[in-house]
Amino acid sequence: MKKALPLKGGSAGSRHGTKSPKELESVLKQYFGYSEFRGRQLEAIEAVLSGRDCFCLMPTGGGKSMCYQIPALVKTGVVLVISPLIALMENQVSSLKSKGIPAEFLSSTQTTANKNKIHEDLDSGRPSLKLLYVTPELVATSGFKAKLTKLHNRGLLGLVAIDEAHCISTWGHDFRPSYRKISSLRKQFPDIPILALTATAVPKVQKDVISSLSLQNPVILKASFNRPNIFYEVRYKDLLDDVFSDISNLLKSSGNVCSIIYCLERAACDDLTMHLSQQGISSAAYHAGLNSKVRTTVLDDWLSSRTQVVVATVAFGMGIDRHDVRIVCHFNLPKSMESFYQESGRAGRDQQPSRSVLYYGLEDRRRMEFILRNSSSRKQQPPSSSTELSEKTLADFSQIVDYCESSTCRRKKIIESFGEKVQPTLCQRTCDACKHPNQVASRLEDLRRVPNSRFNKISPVFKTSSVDPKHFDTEFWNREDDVSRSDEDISDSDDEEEALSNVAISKLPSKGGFEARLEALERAENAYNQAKGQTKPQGGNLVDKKSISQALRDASRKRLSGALGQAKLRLGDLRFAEEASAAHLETECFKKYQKVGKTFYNSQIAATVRWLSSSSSEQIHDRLEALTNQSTDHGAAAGSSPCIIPDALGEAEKPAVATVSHKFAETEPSDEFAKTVVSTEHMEPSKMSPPEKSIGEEGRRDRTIGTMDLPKIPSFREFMSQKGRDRATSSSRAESQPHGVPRKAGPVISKEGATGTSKKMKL
Ligand SMILES: Nc1ncnc2c1ncn2[C@@H]1O[C@H](COP(=O)(O)OP(=O)(O)OP(=O)(O)O)[C@@H](O)[C@H]1O
Ligand SMILES: [Mg+2]
Repeated sequence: MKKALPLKGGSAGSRHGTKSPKELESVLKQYFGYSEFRGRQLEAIEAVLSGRDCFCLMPTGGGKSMCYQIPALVKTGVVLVISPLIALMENQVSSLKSKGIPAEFLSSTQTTANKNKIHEDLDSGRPSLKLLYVTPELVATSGFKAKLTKLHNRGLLGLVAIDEAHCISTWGHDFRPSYRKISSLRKQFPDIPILALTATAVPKVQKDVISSLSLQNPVILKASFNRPNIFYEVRYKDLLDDVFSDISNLLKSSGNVCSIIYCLERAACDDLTMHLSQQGISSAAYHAGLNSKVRTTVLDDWLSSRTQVVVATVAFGMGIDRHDVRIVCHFNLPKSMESFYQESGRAGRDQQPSRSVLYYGLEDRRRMEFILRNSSSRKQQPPSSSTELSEKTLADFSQIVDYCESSTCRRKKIIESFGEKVQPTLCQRTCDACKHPNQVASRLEDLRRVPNSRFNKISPVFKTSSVDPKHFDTEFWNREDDVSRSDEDISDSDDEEEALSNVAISKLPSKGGFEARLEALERAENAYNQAKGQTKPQGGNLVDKKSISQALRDASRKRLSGALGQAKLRLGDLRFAEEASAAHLETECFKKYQKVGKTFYNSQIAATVRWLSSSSSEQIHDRLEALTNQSTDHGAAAGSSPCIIPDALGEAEKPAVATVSHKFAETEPSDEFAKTVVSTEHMEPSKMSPPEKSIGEEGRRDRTIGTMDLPKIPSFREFMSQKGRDRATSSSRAESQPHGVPRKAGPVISKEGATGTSKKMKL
């Protein structure tokens, strides 16, 4: 761990941190490169440096983190930052470290070795750490409280900062019981200032946060909620011919800028990503149905501009600090103005002109209302009664509906919803309602005329999604399900798979060694698989709704084939049959996920496409070669043919015709698939026969699978063993082939903590 941070200009951190604004500004410049403080940053910093409690309300992207980061640099001791998400902590810590500021986080994803180092540093006479990020769950544990007391007794606890403080409130949408226990810190450390920070707190929540934390005569700082650089717009799905095309046109006409599209459901993320990719827009899906490795890759690619558009559920966003997001789209109606403000606020953190486009659909509205009613009555949220909660939830929802269905200034609607007064001249035509009032009014008229019958139909928007709100795959609710988790079982994702992993991990034998842990994880995986298999609706038809249609399979094969073609173009030195290989990759996904449904299937297809877009020719070649070998092992009787066209073979040995014979027992053959032949570009025309001759009409209907199965995706045990072997030998890529195989998106227990590696998000 690094030694204490030497402040340039010879000034060591002082006990009370008394610094003039100029001195504070020079620290800002020195470490962050900014020449002046923004908004109410300086006031917040001065308040806590003078020992006062402070409640700081600043807009999204307003620079709240600086309010505790600067004090950490000028005060003696450690600043404790309580933060709701591990992803958020990791993100900030790695960003601080890159600036040479000693910061760490403690969470279940940290390795034991790292945790020990941090504890050693805290126990030392002069900790080198300046900022320590923790979850509220950890703060609530007696062990950690004792650690803080020791630190405090030695005069080394400088400040307690509570980020996303609205989570403390019973009214906050991210309610977690441990958040409320943070209030004990005020009693425990009466002389240490507490700084509560949030971007979204209506007056009632503000009061609740201040009283829950027992802030003493706090300095209350409120900056305006206005985000002047964001242009707000609503588009009406029911008036559009094709929403997907509208989004792709919007993105194309904006010049393929960095964007986020929020969807309610995972399947919609996958479908929309597929559409955008087909339109040549660099995009990737991000949701909790993807394993954490895939998500990290998607995030890394997006943060480093390799991917421009992320199509995500709400699992994506909090704490992600990409400055130049130019467009945030909502493909579905958010559940409240608060959620909308947070999500749309991820645009334009660099203060440059940006856009928020919300796609409003009457079907979305009807469905969300239904979900909210259901959810409120299902939840058992202490201490409010469910009726109270339900009314609040529905009132919040009606605000966002009003935002969409009204022709008055959007900006005004947003700001007023947070209890802030708005000057009539504020907007200056920076929303569609102010810029094109007649157009908006006439669209709303048209919307009112949309025939009722259409409301009851499944809108085109949902054509590929499940329609039963009780079962659809969204991360919408699961944040609240965090309530049931214990201690540090907080992950950056909300998905049920990881929740299960977390449960599994929390119950792992702590001293049982690798094998015991592995067995426990395998048991959890099996239990998960069984549970998934039994997830039949009571009297419902979930299976139908989740089933994978032939059309979807055809589209997936096309998509894989396209990805293989792209890989060929990218790498240049690949020899394989796109169509045949695509068919096998698709079959593998189908076989694996047909029972659990199309969300997993879609995710796996998406994961495979991503794997193809990032793998080396060696990895792709190895995998396809294994496939070829397997088919050869099964013999020619099955009529299968290799997907790889081996370079090493002489011309005579190259297959003259690349036929593929499969049987999709459960499916009708598609026309596309009927044309499945090995890419002909490496063959002499004279040696080729038209596909009809080799496959024929009958042949097209009699394709057998099984003879050319892909190499098995490793089981969890195999995966872990391989990982262990890899670590031990640090050997070549060839040995680590199973890693090249995209991991399955569902049941694999992917919590990195179990393997001793921490998840990293790079900026
Ligand atoms: N004084 C400043 N001048 C210029 N940029 C700043 C300043 N202070 C902070 N920033 C930058 O603004 C961006 C947003 O900061 P930060 O993440 O702290 O915002 P936030 O208020 O916490 O937003 P959110 O509510 O989304 O978490 C960061 O990239 C940060 O480096
Ligand atoms: Mg923040």
